Amino acid sequence: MAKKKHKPRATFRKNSQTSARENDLTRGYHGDGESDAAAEDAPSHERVSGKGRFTRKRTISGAELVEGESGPQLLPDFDRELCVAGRVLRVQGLVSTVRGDDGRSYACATRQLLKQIAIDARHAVAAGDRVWLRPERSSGIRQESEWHEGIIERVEPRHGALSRTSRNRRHLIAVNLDQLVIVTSAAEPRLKPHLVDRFLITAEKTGLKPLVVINKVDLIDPADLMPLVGVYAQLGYRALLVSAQTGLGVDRLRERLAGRVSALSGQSGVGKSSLLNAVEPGLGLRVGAVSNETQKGKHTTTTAELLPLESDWADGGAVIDTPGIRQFALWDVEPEEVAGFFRDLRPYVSRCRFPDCTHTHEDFCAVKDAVADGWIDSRRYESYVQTHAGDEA
Ligand SMILES: Nc1nc2c(ncn2[C@@H]2O[C@H](COP(=O)(O)OP(=O)(O)OP(=O)(O)O)[C@@H](O)[C@H]2O)c(=O)[nH]1
Ligand SMILES: [Zn+2]
Repeated sequence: MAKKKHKPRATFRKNSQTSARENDLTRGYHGDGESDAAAEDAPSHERVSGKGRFTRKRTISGAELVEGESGPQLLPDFDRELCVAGRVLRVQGLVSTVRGDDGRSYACATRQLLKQIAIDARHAVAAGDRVWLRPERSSGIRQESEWHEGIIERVEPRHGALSRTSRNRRHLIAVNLDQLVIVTSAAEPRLKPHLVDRFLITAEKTGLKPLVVINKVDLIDPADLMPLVGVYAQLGYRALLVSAQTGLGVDRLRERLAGRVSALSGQSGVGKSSLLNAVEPGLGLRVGAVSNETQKGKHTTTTAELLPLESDWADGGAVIDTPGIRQFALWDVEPEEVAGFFRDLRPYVSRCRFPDCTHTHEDFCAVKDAVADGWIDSRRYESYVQTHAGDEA
């Protein structure tokens, strides 16, 4: 992660024959190298190579520069009158499924310009995107069905992206997420706090607000969980004890899902589908299909799918429940980064004698002292040591 990022810049010129307005638009790419490839997609007559490896000038007509959460973003002009706003539920190949704010479902292609100006053309559109689409006249059989067709004309600035690295490439799973729901079970399968800690690191790293949900509390005495829940509460992490079976805590879970887009993570069999069915019976997700095969490989091909929660209580909330996120773990966290993602260790790391202290075997380690003095929970510290060593939870 300490990899040095290039900050290539590209200059875009807004060019409209009907308007005298001419804006020079400058954008800083995130510079993951792929941006360069995206820039190559621009028509060559519009591209002027500047000095330096990453400096490029090109002209794109019909785009405006908008200040997004992740810096300035170039958004194409579009005719709002002709378009419908909507939310992308999933992307499969070149087709995005969009739920329009008009209540219709659209199968959409993506306007070429959007791919040209995307930092990474493969991810010009992702599950969770807020888009504007231009409905097309439906053809043939589809005319009779609920399905409509359209072209995505514009993608609004994003926040809360969840991505995964595989073979050194970043795969965007979903965007505009507000919350990472970490589901675990009190028993069957047994509670694995280290796994929860690992998902908490993911939340810290991605900036998604975590919610720890401990399901199947009908199988144990909830009082047994209080010490664990207390440690999380002290760290500012909200934890809910629930049972999909008895309905305990389901109302409180609804409250946390309302008005938010939540990604669900957690190992197989903890009851994610059961919980979603309990909060929203209409979803009708398959339950109990715990696979006996190894989970490996199962999550390599995932199409993230956003499931809108349609009930009144949900207030526009949605959940995303895919194997890719369920198993989502620390694939791209370096050992030296780990301590910074443990809220309880973070205040001590700068006080260690050695600046490169790993807080495992060194003397004069402020983290180990804090554990010995009871300021840091020893179970959390064990989690740190395991994660730092790269062990599976
Ligand atoms: N006792 C008890 N059993 C539960 C509860 N919630 C779910 N289960 C059972 O746990 C098993 C797994 O439930 P699922 O909802 O399929 O679990 P999942 O997390 O979606 O599993 P995957 O789809 O494999 O990731 C099923 O047999 C459920 O009936 C609960 O609150 N209490
Ligand atoms: Zn240390």
